[in-house]
Amino acid sequence: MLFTKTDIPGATLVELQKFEDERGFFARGWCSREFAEQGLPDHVVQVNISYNRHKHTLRGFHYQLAPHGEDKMLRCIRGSLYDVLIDLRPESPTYKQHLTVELSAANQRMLVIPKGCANAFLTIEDHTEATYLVSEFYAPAAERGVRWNDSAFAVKWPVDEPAVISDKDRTWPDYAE
Ligand SMILES: Cc1cn([C@H]2C[C@H](O)[C@@H](COP(=O)(O)OP(=O)(O)O[C@H]3O[C@@H](C)C(=O)[C@@H](O)[C@H]3O)O2)c(=O)[nH]c1=O
Repeated sequence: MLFTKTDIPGATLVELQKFEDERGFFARGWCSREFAEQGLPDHVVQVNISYNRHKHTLRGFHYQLAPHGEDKMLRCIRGSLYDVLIDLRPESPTYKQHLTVELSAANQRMLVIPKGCANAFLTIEDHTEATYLVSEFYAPAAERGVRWNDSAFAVKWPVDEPAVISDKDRTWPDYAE
């Protein structure tokens, strides 16, 4: 795997290292040993699948409070999506900053989303599917969200309005520090 750090501590792009031959290729999608060597999450308890019927479906922003904070390792396996990660760790030098990355079945990239960061994505094709590894179990009582268009973060999305969004995600309150 090929690791590229971003400006947000711990947020990392992971690309496949392909062993190609006439059959196609082989690549590791995730490896606890390689991740540990990079100081990245090496523990997974859940693998989630997110299928999105329509282009411009928006999910998020979501995160879980400590001690249920989740490291997530997200990959798009069908179609494409525009992912946004917000750093919500007050002790981080990039607190309240965000990064955007396009993940697609074509580019096969994985984004590592460290615990304490909120994540959201907008699909940019119909029938987009993502899969992500998670380091902690789902804990609905610890789940929090940030509204996709909260002015505290000034995220520039590729569309003015999502085509599909849950009521939960449409109505998260303004972010309070
Ligand atoms: C996330 C999750 C949801 N659920 C259930 C709760 C609910 O009934 C149904 C749908 O949940 P949601 O609407 O919260 O699903 P969704 O909006 O897809 O939530 C996801 O959004 C992206 C952006 C993330 O970063 C993920 O960590 C996760 O929070 O699935 C689980 O059982 N386990 C889980 O781990």
